[in-house]
Amino acid sequence: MTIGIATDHGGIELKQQLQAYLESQGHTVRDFGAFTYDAADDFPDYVVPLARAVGAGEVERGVAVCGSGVGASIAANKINNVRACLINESYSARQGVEHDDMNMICLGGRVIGIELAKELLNHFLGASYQNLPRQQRRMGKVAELEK
Ligand SMILES: O=C(CO)[C@H](O)[C@H](O)[C@H](O)COP(=O)(O)O
Repeated sequence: MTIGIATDHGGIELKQQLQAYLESQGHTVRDFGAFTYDAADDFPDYVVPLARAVGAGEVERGVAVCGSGVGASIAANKINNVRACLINESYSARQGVEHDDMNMICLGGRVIGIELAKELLNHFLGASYQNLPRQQRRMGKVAELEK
């Protein structure tokens, strides 16, 4: 799978670890920065280009990290065709894809450790949208909001 990844200074270390993990699992990772630690950087500068790539289908899924994951999810959801969620547990990492076609996962670099983050990515990337009629109906109503 082709996966985009981005962070601000709140998640630099986690992003580096996750990029290495994803590549070790055979994924192609496109890195949207930040590339070095800068305590004055701003999460939209990295998360929005990633979200645009997800929304345009240039990468299949997105992984966005910031200090809490909150700012990243707020910014990413401003972009059309992006369904981004802050995730801290496995059930939602999987069900968010299966039911809601979630295409970006947001993680808190100051909140979770690498092992939980890897587990969350395994659930997120291993899941597929079920595309059932009731789910299409609901996600269609969500998509209407972008018009
Ligand atoms: O966590 C975040 C928002 O939910 C941000 O992405 C930043 O990482 C955080 O706000 C940075 O905080 P700082 O005090 O400026 O380091």
